[in-house]
Amino acid sequence: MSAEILNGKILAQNLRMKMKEEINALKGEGIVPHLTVVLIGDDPASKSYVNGKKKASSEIGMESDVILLPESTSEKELLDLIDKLNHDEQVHGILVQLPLPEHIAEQKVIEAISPAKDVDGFHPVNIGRMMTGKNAFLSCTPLGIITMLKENNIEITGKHAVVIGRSNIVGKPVGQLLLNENATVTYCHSRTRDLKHFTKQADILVVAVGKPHAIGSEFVKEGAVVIDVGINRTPDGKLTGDVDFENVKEKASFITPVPRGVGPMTIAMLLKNTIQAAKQIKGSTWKNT
Ligand SMILES: NC(=O)C1=CN([C@@H]2O[C@H](COP(=O)(O)OP(=O)(O)OC[C@H]3O[C@@H](n4cnc5c(N)ncnc54)[C@H](OP(=O)(O)O)[C@@H]3O)[C@@H](O)[C@H]2O)C=CC1
Ligand SMILES: Nc1nc(=O)c2c([nH]1)NC[C@@H]1CN(c3ccc(C(=O)N[C@@H](CCC(=O)O)C(=O)O)cc3)C=[N+]21
Repeated sequence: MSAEILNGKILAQNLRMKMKEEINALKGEGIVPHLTVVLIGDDPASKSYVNGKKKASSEIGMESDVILLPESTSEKELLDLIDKLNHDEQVHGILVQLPLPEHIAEQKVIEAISPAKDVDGFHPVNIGRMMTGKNAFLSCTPLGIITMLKENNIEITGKHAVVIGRSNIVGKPVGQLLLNENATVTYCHSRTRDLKHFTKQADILVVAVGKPHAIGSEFVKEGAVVIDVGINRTPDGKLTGDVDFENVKEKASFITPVPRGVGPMTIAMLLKNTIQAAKQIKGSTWKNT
């Protein structure tokens, strides 16, 4: 039996329609959610993601701007810009596109962004709040994955979720959100011995490795839900995931494609977080609930 394909592009589109209405209501109160994206250097892939973010925000009536800076920008210049954006009342959400050039310390930059404007959910304050189950900006890719599971009525409670990858951006927070949803979570990574032993037990398998077609059907249990986070560009310029989609779809119960899977959900969650930031700024507090 072939798996049901979880189309993130269509779901993201539906969610954006709802957000558009929410933004209209906020406009009635004189608030226009505003996202500022900072992009350093001219990596074509980063440029394409940033354009996607800009297009999606303008479609729903959100203000967005992209600040493009040259590769030679110093760490101090970037930190000064973030300080300015932190104090700019018109700006509700700040996203600094990663990766950054090597001469800039990524963690320092992440920690410079006000937690109240950190719509990526990368600031340690938001990560700590996520871990303790409090109100926080949740990182967009993990939140997009949970939203996809819930919207498709896929049960998480009590399921064994196996996450391959432990990056701060994807692997770790996705495992934490699955745990918050009452899954039993196992993390695997490049030092895991006998990867297959773990992945074969997964009811929900999240793959965030960054290697094209690393996970074939021999890693997957019959009937598993397979979420492919990987975005890899093939030599002919196409996008492909970390999962061998054609073979795995014959074994899984649900599977996300690449493209049109997790990627568009990431952007939808960024918009959602920016609307949340705009609403919270209305009360002008970082809510401690
Ligand atoms: N769809 C979306 O919206 C997004 C997609 N991505 C994509 O997701 C993928 C992962 O991104 P990211 O987490 O940032 O990548 P990283 O390179 O930071 O992390 C990769 C992880 O995979 C582990 N790993 C690497 N090789 C193996 C292996 N052979 N077996 C088991 N584990 C392995 C690494 O282990 P170790 O820690 O031991 O090195 C590491 O934890 C990329 O393709 C990226 O482009 C990223 C962000 C958003
Ligand atoms: N500060 C920061 N925050 C991020 O969230 C962030 C980042 N830096 N750096 C890079 C990664 C990657 N990422 C993607 C988002 C959307 C798609 C996406 O929409 N993909 C489409 C295809 C887009 C295309 O065709 O190029 C899809 O999968 O269908 C992909 C990748 C966010 N990231």
